[in-house]
Amino acid sequence: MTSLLLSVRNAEETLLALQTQVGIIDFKDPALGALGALPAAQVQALLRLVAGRKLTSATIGDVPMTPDRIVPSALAMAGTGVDMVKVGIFKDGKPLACIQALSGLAQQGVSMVAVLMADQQPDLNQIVAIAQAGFKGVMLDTAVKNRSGLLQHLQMEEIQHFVALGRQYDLMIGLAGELRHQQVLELLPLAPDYIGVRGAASRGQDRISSLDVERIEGLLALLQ
Ligand SMILES: O=C[C@H](O)COP(=O)(O)O
Repeated sequence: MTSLLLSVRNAEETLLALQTQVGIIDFKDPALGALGALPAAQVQALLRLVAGRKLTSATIGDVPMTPDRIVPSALAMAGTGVDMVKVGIFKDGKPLACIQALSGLAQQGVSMVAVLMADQQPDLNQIVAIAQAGFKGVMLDTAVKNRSGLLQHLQMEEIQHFVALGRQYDLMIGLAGELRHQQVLELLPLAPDYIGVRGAASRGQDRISSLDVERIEGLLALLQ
């Protein structure tokens, strides 16, 4: 069954998420870009609130694609004890070298999710390297949040191919990128492990606004 990943940014939103059936609480600061990171100390404090009651993830931020920047950032976030560290794989820089460099963390037991950017013509061949490096999962999201979401950037066939490749390599699969109800309904037949949202769960569908419990419940109802 497909679950919901919900991006939260503070204690109030974490407590709200805990009262719902969301599958993954994702720590992120939506005001700081697509993968805006919360400080590790804040993630630690929020993890104490969750106390193991939900699966958690946290993004390392929009970090430049060089191993000397990416690896320490992922290590620092892993140190919070979060279940999964989300690493954005952006087009510029050395994405492949970063993926390969992160294999060392995977070997140390860090669970990582590689986030490919649908609006940066993602190279789906990177999924092989992501699997070989020992990542737990792979997801699609959008780097620029301007109300043109996943389905505006990739054809359904390409997303289907992404899901099939992820499955082939035994990766946990997530789909996100300014998804609204209609797009969630269109993507559900692909049976991703989770759908990730922030904007669709926020007041006025504005990802910078606070979360709206009715919108969250509405999204959860789609996944039943
Ligand atoms: O990880 C998922 C994202 O937070 C999705 O955000 P969005 O729905 O505003 O694109």
